[in-house]
Amino acid sequence: MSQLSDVYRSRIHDLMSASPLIPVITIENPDDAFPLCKALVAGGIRILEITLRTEHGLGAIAQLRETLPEVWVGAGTVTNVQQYRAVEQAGAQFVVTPGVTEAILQHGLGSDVPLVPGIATASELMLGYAMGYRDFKFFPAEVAGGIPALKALAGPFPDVQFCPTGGIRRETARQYLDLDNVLAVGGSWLTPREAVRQRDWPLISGVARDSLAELGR
Ligand SMILES: O=C(O)C(=O)C[C@H](O)[C@H](O)COP(=O)(O)O
Repeated sequence: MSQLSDVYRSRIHDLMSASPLIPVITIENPDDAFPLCKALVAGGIRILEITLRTEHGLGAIAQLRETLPEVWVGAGTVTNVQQYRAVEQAGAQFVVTPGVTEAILQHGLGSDVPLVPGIATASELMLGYAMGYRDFKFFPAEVAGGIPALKALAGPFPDVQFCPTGGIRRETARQYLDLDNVLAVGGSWLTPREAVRQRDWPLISGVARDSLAELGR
């Protein structure tokens, strides 16, 4: 079985260390992509995860790479190799998946675009670990056991770091980030749906700024 190189592994680690908060962004209206993400960046966010949950995700990734070159732009909700290839083409700088398949993990080994695989169990983690992955998304964080689960995983896997996502709120982000094996947390609370609908970009910047300030960042 091929293995993830040390260089590749350190790139994933750098990326997950770039910002303690990773907004999980779903673009309902393509005109929103730039102003919404610019508002997040104005609030201090340095990494953007654009999901493929809508048909606008791919186009938004390409657009944001051009217009916001100062931040990391990646793809979320990648569930198969075909989508992985499509986001590579669109210019994504990282890929996040909600779960793992052997095919996706294998593709990540050979791709220039680093993969943060999603796991919810020790068995899924071990599949990625055997290939050299050491940084994972923990999804769906709250219902998969939350903070106690992450503490338990630190026992058998002391060299693994996580980005928990799914059910994390502004009020609970800090408790997750206080764990030694958590580098960053992801969530959609940074892009409140109603504020996006109303195109209230100052409010979005404010939520990002306040959320980071509460973490002392
Ligand atoms: O779409 C994906 O790729 C996912 O894996 C799911 C998202 O990361 C979570 O749905 C975000 O969680 P919330 O902050 O609870 O909304």
